[in-house]
Amino acid sequence: MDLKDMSVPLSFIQGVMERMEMILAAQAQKGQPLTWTESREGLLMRHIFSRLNAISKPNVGFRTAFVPQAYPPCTLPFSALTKIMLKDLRLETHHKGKYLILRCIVPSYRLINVMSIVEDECGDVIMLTLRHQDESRSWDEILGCGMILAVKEPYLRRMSDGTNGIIVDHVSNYKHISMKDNLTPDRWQERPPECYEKATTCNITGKELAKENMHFSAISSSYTEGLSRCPTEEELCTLKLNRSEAYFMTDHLESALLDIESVEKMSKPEDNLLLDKARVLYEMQKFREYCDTLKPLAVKDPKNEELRKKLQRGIDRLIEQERGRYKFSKLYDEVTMLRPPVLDHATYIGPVAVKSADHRGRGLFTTKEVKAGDLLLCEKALGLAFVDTSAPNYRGTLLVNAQQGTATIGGQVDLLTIMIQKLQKNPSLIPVISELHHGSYEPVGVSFVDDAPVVDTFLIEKVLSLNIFACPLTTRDCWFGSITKNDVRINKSNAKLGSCGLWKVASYINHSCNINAQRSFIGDMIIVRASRDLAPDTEVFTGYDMPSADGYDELQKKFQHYGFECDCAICQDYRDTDKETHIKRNRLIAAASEEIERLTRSKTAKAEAIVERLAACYTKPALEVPRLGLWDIQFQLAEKYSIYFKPEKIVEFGLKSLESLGYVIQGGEIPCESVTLKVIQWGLMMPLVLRCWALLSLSYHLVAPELEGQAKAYAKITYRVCIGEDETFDKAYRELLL
Ligand SMILES: C[S@@+](CC[C@H](N)C(=O)[O-])C[C@H]1O[C@@H](n2cnc3c(N)ncnc32)[C@H](O)[C@@H]1O
Repeated sequence: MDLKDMSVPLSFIQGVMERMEMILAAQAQKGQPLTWTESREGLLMRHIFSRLNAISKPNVGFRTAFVPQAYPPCTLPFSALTKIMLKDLRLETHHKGKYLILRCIVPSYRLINVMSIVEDECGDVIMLTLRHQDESRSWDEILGCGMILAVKEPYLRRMSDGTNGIIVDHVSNYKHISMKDNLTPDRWQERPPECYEKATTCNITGKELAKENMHFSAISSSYTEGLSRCPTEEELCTLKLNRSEAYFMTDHLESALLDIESVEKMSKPEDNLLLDKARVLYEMQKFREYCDTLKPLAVKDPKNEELRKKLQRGIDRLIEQERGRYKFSKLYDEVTMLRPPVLDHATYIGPVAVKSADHRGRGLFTTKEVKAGDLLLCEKALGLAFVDTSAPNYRGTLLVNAQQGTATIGGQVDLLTIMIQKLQKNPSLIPVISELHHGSYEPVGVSFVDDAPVVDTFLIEKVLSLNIFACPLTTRDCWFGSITKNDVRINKSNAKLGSCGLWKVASYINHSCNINAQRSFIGDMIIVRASRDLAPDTEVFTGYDMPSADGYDELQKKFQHYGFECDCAICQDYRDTDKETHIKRNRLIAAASEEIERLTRSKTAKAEAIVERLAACYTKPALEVPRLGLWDIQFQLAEKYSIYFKPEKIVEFGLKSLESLGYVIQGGEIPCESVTLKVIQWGLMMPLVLRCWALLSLSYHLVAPELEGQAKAYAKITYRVCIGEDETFDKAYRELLL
């Protein structure tokens, strides 16, 4: 949210319009047989030039890709599909129930997607494009020369350069096959079976490949191959442990654990095996099992300092996970060092649970009473796309939807590939993602076929578009500078090109303009805190976008993408208020702003009178409906009085502005009748509320010193709500007061 719709009009992106028109025009040729307008040599030559270009200019301009209309991944096994040849293909057609066997005949290259030229058994050739491939995997490991692939339900498309090609949108719609695979045509099975290497030889080859960082090849063409060649028990253990290491290196954590556990069951596990197991468990964030695995080793070897540190690391994570206790300064330290800022911390899900939320679908609800500032959750992202536009090798990605005439830029595009890869490697996450809100998209409902996970690109795309959050590197740095400079909205709009992430539990939080919780970020951790005192079983709401006094229609437009219209008290009141009152309010807001700008030390009456008239335009109690236009103006006045050093006036308008946001505050007026300042009820949280409390505290220092500390304590709670933590409050507070 904040960014959800990162669509940009296409008209200003040079060259894209023509390519898009070409793609749309090709729709008219749907169903026509594939014809070759270019010789094999011509196609190869063009590919080689494009490859050279991709190698020599890897970081120039935007990378552009065109997305097709959604279609489901194949859910049938190869045994239920019919083999076809390239000449059987039809243009712009999804060949359901069919598969192709293709061999890569040139080295591949990558722009956004990995591309190469492939041939079929008849020797016909075509461009093959694999979307959403692992960025960390070398081109040659994905589409190396000589590799054989089986492509399920191929889609033949007109490419944006006017040629025809096969694009594989779903990573589960293809697989590499070995030369001895039953699917491999006889004529491509060059080596007779007796020449096949023994299990030990496969193991040696695997280790050599792993040394060259070719872990994917080591897994599939060596270790897995070796396991199929009647290994002895010892060879089997070695192959599995080596494969587990390669799985670990490539983030296939579930497979890495399975291999280790299968060896563990065979004999009394050695310490090294348990250490490897613990390492995988840690990465899987299974911290209880991690500690349980390491504890016996630490007991056996109490002087082993390294082991003690490892165990302590797990205990620290458990304290975070189970008690929600974080050393936030450590999180900030890591953020400065790690790129992407994926932090070494655990998820805490506090007193909240997912429940039905009427017309809003599901929502997140409190499970017990919480106070303003309390931690509801601190969650690690399932996936984070970190975009650093200032990095020297920054290269934007543009995903063009020709049908809708829009393009998506930035993190959201990268996140799609990150999530697809994550699910393919760790399939137990597939149901977690499929359960997230996906609007009217119909998932295929099949999780595995041919022993491989079914990963639906278009489902994930939909889930991301409805659930991701834009995230600054840290909210403290992003917002805090803004709060002191009083230009909050400028920074927020910059999020458009930026980083974003997907969080499992936070995704269930529905929107309200009248929020009762606030989210913030440190690296890939989202922190959600209550911004009001909440009774048990209260639905938690954050704002997908910030409401403003006059932005009602624009705000509702932003929600169209999510398929709802906000019916919170603020929006309802906006709709119920007659046009004349809106016009009057806007006129008075403009007049008050102007007058406050002109205000001098001695000439204050006119501005105050306008603010008074503005206040009279609101009839519903601020407790029920926060008065956004009025709060802004009253706060501006308090700020102006701070320039003229009028503490009584700052207090008067500071308190009034908070009341306009629905705060009920007892005992803060000047002259002071009580030594206690108490927030009886918290109102709408806005970032500038923090500055308001700081101004109040500063003013009390001069006119009611006994209230200074109490106002500062409320500033601290506000800081905790908005920034996510209060460890850095004291330093920030000093800056706030400057
Ligand atoms: C991030 S999801 C929130 C969780 C979602 N309600 C669910 O059932 O999984 C966003 C979707 O929730 C729904 N939603 C969020 N806030 C809403 C609101 N104030 N009114 C109606 N629907 C809302 C919309 O369908 C929106 O696309």
